[in-house]
Amino acid sequence: MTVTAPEITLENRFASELSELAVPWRAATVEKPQLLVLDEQLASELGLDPTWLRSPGGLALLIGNELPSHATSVAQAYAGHQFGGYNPRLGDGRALLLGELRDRQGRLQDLHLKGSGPTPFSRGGDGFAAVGPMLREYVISTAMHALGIPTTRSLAVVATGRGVQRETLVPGAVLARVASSHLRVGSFQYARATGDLDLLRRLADVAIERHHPAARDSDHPYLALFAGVVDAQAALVAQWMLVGFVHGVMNTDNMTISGETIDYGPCAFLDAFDPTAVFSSIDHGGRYAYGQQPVVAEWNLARLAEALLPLFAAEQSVAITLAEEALSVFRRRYSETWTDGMRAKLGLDATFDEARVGPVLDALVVLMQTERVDHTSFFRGLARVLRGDLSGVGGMGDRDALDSWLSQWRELGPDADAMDRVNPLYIPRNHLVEEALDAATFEDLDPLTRLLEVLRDPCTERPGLERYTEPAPAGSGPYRTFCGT
Ligand SMILES: Nc1ncnc2c1ncn2[C@@H]1O[C@H](COP(=O)(O)OP(=O)(O)OP(=O)(O)O)[C@@H](O)[C@H]1O
Ligand SMILES: [Mg+2]
Repeated sequence: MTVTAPEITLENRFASELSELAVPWRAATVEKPQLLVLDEQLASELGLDPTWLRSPGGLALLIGNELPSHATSVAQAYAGHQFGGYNPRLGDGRALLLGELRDRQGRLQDLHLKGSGPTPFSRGGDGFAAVGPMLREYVISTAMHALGIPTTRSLAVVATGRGVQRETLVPGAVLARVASSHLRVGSFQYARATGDLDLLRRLADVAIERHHPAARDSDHPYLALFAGVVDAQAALVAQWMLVGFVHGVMNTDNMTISGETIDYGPCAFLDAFDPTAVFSSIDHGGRYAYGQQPVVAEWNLARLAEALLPLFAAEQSVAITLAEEALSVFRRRYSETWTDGMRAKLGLDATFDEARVGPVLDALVVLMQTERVDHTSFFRGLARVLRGDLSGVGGMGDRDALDSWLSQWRELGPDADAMDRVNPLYIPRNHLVEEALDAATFEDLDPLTRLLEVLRDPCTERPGLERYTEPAPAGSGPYRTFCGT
């Protein structure tokens, strides 16, 4: 394919500043790339011309085949605890960082590919990705962004025309991903394990500069960096909980330093409220179940603290004490974000103190769990109850428990319109996502396009979209997503 060099400026900061963590590598050649989806809004935010991105030159960039002359694509090294077991060398086994670009607001953003072919980190994997899972990441990250939850973004998915062997032969694709960086807890674990303290410090300096710049002016910049990550992750996981998002594979290599959600593998949104809900086909022990997520995040952050210890203080016992103090903020921050979020979901005034609202929230969680309410439609239903439509919580078994809770809540003076502004009506329900991906696999992109349109505005009720609000049809069985994609 003849292409012109892309008209885009990519910096190679990671490749040059942290060369020990960057293996220069090129994407596998794709002869006939076919664009499946492009987020034009995101392209504009990045200062990229959507028309150019759709051209052969743009596509060649989106699959990593043509880079600006000064760019260096690299596979990033990282380690990680996977389901609790440490793997010292993971890294981008099917991904590449193309470089960094400045968005319209002057912020540095990584442009990264997933599914771009084998690298020195492939460990027996083929280095590729299938159309279905890459579109899934595109759909769910788009929905998360629209819900206002920090996330890596999906710029485009390009079909490669190449078959990828999974359980069957499936069409291959490359996802172009944008993130405020791809620094992971696992990046720090890898740097620490090299024993090279200078590298660890440089990595921490880059993280401070890109994500937690206020830490630079602290008396203990590296401790302040750690505190910044604790804060960002506590807030992030609380936001997942508030929308019923189950990440599914919260390994330390899938936790960012920025506080953005990353790696939409076996993730899903809850239908019925259930703290033990697991959607991943390989999570047999329920380690990453919905209700486990805050605990797991805290555990992951303890692994980050271990990696950073030598930067906290020369004396190990002092460093550990400092780390423990910083980590102890996680629970407070998590519960503040969750409580504030629940208050908003219930239309309650932000000035109510915890002592008044706390018992109402606790009772609500018990009710939601016993009744296995649909996590999303339940809150919209409560707003309908306030407007006099009791069918909003129809079908609940224990009317007494419900009525007693409703009266407690109503005494606090909830505002139905405020509820509808924050409680989503449209989320990427599993059966809708599957339906859209199945059609896309057979080259029918219409269901996907419609679903994306719906998800881009999650709270505004529009006529004709009723089917997007309904839970999975009865009898469709427990939903599972598969890893190794
Ligand atoms: N098909 C594959 N070929 C080679 N390596 C793979 C493949 N699939 C996953 N890996 C590697 O296995 C590890 C864990 O995979 P995981 O699913 O968490 O990440 P990922 O989905 O590939 O990427 P990311 O975390 O960047 O979203 C990573 O090192 C990843 O590169
Ligand atoms: Mg991953």
